[in-house]
Amino acid sequence: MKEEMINKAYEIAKERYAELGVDTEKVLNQMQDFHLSLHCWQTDDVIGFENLTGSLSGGIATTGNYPGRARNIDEVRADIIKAKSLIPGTHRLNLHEIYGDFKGEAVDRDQVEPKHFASWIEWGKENNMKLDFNSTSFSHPKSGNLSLANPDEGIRNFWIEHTKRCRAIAEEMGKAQGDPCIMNLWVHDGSKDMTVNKLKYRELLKDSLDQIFATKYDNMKDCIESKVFGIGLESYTVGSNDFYTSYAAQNNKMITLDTGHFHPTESVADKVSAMLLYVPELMLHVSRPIRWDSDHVTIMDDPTLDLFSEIVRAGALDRVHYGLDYFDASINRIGAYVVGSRAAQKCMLRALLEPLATLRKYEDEGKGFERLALLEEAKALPWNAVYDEFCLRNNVPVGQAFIADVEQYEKDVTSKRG
Ligand SMILES: C[C@H](O)[C@H](O)[C@@H](O)C(=O)CO
Ligand SMILES: [Mn+2]
Repeated sequence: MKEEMINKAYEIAKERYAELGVDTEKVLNQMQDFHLSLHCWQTDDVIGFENLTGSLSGGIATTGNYPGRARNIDEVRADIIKAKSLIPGTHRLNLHEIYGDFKGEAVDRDQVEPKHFASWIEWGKENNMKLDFNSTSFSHPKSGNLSLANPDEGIRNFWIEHTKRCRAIAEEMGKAQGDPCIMNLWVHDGSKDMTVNKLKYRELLKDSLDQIFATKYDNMKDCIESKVFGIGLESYTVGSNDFYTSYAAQNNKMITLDTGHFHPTESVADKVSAMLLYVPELMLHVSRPIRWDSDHVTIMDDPTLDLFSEIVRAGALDRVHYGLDYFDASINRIGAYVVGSRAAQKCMLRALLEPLATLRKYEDEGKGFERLALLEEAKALPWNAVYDEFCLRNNVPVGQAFIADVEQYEKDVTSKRG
């Protein structure tokens, strides 16, 4: 697309929005401040660099066998740099513990140290990507069905030690980057069949969390992530939504809302204004569940649009962090990053462009028809011209032009991987 055309379309869009009291220049500035935390695990199908069990466990699964997955730390880094070059704005990188720079050494999870992430911290600085972090309870000989809620003290202590060490690593990352590193805690603990000991496991998880969070840090923030169920753990999840919401409210912790972790008819968007009254901040794991937590690539769908609109309507832009969490092994993986990230940005852009003042005025005046009509009209306003302008100003391909870039990288790089 010619630059001139993009500018012309933007100028028209700017006027259309101005008529409704929306300042597109202000929105473009806000978009510049909207940072996604790119999940490193889309590069390699959640395998990491440990290779202790050889397979992904913990109730999650990747499906597909598209060629070219990243096989080592250099390939993961190269793929992330490529993906980020096609996404406007500046973004963060979300690392799982299994992606440490172990240099071929077998480092068990209760032995991991900040030094295993020193090269990531350097890399983050060099590439202008701040880091977020996750402890990893899955894909390990001690993962089983229960980690932090395991009645076996030896296993539970192993995972407590792991998670404590991860917090110390997150603290180092936060300190080095001058900005808090957000550390997510998700454990798969649950049961395939019914259990008559629900309370016991939840008491154990609560006690583990209390031990883990006993150390206070200044440069990292903790968030806790619930899930409705995992594969093979269908009957019971120790860390349910009620469990973690209550824990977070009582202990002033952030909640992670993974859009794939709820019942299919449940609205994640509706949770934003409710939870933010009780917890300090939210972390999102934006995904696209198809029937279950299938971790399909994020698209600009109604649930994601609703979610971002609720954040803007709640005036909570500075209290929400935006991670992506999907892993599709059936398509080009770099393409998956770009499509998902751009879709999330479009959802945020549309939320920011909403003529909220007018809509609220209608609502206050009891003008239900007018509110409904404007909400409908807003869907078709020229938001995409604003997104194109955003891409142009950030020197990244506009519109579908990134497809050719991804194809070229596949030809030159990923297709050559064995
Ligand atoms: C890799 C995992 O999917 C991720 O850490 C966790 O956030 C999750 O969503 C598990 O379903
Ligand atoms: Mn998640």
